[in-house]
Amino acid sequence: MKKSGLIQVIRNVFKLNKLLSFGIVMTVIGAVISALLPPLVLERIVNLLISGNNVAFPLVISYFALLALTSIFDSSRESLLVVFGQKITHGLRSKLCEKLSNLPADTFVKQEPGTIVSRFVNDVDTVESLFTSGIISMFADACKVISIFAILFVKNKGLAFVLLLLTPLVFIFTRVVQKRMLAAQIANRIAVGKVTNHVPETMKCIRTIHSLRKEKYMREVYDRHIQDCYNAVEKTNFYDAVYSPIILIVNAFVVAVIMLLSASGVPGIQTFFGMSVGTAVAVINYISSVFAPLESIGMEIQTIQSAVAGVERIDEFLSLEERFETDTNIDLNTLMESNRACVELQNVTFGYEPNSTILSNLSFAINTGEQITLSGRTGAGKSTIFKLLLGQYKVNSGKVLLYGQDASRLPDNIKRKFFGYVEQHFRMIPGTVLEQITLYDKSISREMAEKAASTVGLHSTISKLEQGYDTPCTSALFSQGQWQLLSIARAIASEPKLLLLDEITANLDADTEQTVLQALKRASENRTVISISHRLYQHMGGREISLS
Ligand SMILES: Nc1ncnc2c1ncn2[C@@H]1O[C@H](COP(=O)(O)OP(=O)(O)OP(=O)(O)O)[C@@H](O)[C@H]1O
Repeated sequence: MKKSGLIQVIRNVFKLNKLLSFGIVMTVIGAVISALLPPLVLERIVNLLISGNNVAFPLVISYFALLALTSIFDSSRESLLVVFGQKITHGLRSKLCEKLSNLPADTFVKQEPGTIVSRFVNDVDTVESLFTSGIISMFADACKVISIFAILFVKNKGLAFVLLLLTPLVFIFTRVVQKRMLAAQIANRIAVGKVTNHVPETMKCIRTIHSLRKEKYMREVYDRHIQDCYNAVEKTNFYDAVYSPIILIVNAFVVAVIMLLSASGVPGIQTFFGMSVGTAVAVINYISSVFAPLESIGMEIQTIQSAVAGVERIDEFLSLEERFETDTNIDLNTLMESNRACVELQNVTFGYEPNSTILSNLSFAINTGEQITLSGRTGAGKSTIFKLLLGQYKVNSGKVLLYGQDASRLPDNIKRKFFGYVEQHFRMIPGTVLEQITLYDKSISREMAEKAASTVGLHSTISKLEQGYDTPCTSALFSQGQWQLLSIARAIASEPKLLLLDEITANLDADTEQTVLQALKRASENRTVISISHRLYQHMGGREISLS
């Protein structure tokens, strides 16, 4: 059976942080033991006082020292768990990132971006909480409850039985309140999401809102979302306010009943409930401290339940099928020295889905230096051919070859030197103008980027910007045509052998189109070019390959 990626990450974190893991185990044990001792010391002190003896100073000090020790163990455990949780988060996010870069392009078409983002953010957070406030804390709390019961059995059997009967009822009550609180919190989160989305949505559509006079409608929608938030928060506050007083009343009630029974003087009852004053003080302490871990266990169950769903979703993501293996032995020089055609499709049949065929038995060859235009009706599969050349998909049958090598085997490190790909729309990345061209590729120097910008006629425009090539990029920096020129500069900056142009002049006006076509003509010199653009064909000529 294949090992779960998540378990591998957790195991690695344990292995790499042995001291931290040991520290957590020790603080859990320490916190459980030290929490049990103070009431026992208190019992001894009170019994000594009642019997008229002096209480030794070290005994009093040890009572306070034990209380302090319990807090130290508890807070150390919490801190170590937070550090451990952070390490799990770091390990998981690195693993998810590695996975993301190994996924085929198709995965991103089939999954909503938001779904993938929530794997990285929400699901990783819930897995972190599994460790910081889930299983380990639940184990510690369960140990605390069990040990308190064990001590109570020794100290006062009657009380232990009463508590044993009461504990399931308190626990059920706690769970009911927690579940309702969670439902209210989820409702609040949804409402908050709607409130926060409403503002950017309004800003995005502000012109339409003003022109259709929809301001009142938008205000009403906003009010509704705010009201939903308010109602949900009210509910949470109600449960919060009601829970603690009820638990305190139960606590006081149990103590009162036990004390009454203990002082009743009836011999049968005394056998079960009789105790010294010191024991009574200790027992009252224990009763109070049995309810707190019960409440925590309820919350921890909740955390574990939601974390399990997160664990499943992360595991599902980690087991997605990865990109096919490339051949790292292929290098650019050997590829270029080959006598084979630059591009060759041999009887290619391809469909994105098992039952659909986009390309059927297609064959053609393109020699180095040729200028080719792919033509055909819309949906014939022209862009699909680009995706096959870029190695994003494997064909159903036939071969897609680049200088005789299978296109899907071309390793990533030579792809940018081999292909220059210009899409219909420029895709901006965070960074400066220079980084738009280099795409953070260290093998592309500033000079190479400037040369590419000069070739497309954009150098003087960029140089006139306040910070030149180092100007941070925003969508308002260039016009649509200039973005297309930048797109061409990005494609040719690495001086690629093959230029793929996907209808890049489709959305341009006549003047801008002329500028882009001129730039393309310059960029295409001494290169093999495959384009999907009739305008380019008319402008530059070359050979046409028609897809029927
Ligand atoms: N990732 C995908 N998953 C499934 N089907 C797809 C995918 N990409 C494209 N298609 C389908 O493949 C067919 C061919 O698309 P393609 O974009 O290659 O056509 P095209 O010839 O470039 O069309 P156009 O001239 O309109 O741009 C279309 O029916 C399209 O819906």
